Amino acid sequence: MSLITAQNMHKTYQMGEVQIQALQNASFSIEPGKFVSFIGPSGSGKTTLLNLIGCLDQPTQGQLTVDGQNVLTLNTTQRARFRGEHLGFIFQDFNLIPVLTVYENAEYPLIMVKRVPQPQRREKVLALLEAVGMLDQRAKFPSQISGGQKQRLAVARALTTDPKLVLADEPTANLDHASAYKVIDLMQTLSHERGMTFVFSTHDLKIVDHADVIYTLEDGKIVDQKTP
Ligand SMILES: Nc1ncnc2c1ncn2[C@@H]1O[C@H](COP(=O)(O)OP(=O)(O)OP(=O)(O)O)[C@@H](O)[C@H]1O
Repeated sequence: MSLITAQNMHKTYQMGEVQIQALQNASFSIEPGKFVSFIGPSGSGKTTLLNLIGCLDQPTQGQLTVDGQNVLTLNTTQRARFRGEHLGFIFQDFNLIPVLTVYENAEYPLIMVKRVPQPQRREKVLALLEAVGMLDQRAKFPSQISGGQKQRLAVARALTTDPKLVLADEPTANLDHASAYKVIDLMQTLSHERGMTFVFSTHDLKIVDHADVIYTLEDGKIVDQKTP
């Protein structure tokens, strides 16, 4: 069964008198365990689409099922719970909490969302920090680590709750080449080892090279689908 199924999704933003058709008639399905990339020029609708899949926003029209759940029937509280239990997010500006250490940032979703007891939390967080090569940085604060390290921490944090689906909006946008490659490699390895599905928006051809499926967006429409 597909992990994500979207049918004829539209998203219109109302800006005063003006309507912006950010997404038009988007239909696609994404299989579990895949590394999927949405590419397209600035303003083509990539972030809009990721926000819909991530249940951060709702389409104006259409159908969307994520992990067997018709997410459009959920209210705001149910959507928040669904996100916490099923989804992981990696953003281009990392969204780390500056007053928490590396360890505490990675631990945070386990306290807030899953209420996992302390000994299990510790075991899980240490294993993930090790997997992303950040164990020796665990006592530092975000301001004391590099961009690539912040993004690796963001990857670890997104995975602590064992999400089936990880959504990443331009995850390498703020990274130099070497760090971007490391982060992509890491995400791909984790995806293959853990059977997680990764869905990206990106301009970055380095990520696109690694994708199992590539969708191209133009002016809010999916104009191409490739499986390299
Ligand atoms: N909250 C909003 N209110 C009004 N218009 C919006 C809003 N968010 C996005 N848009 C518009 O919707 C269209 C699609 O934007 P979106 O951010 O999804 O594109 P994108 O492909 O992610 O672009 P980029 O690569 O620059 O991040 C654009 O015309 C944008 O200006």
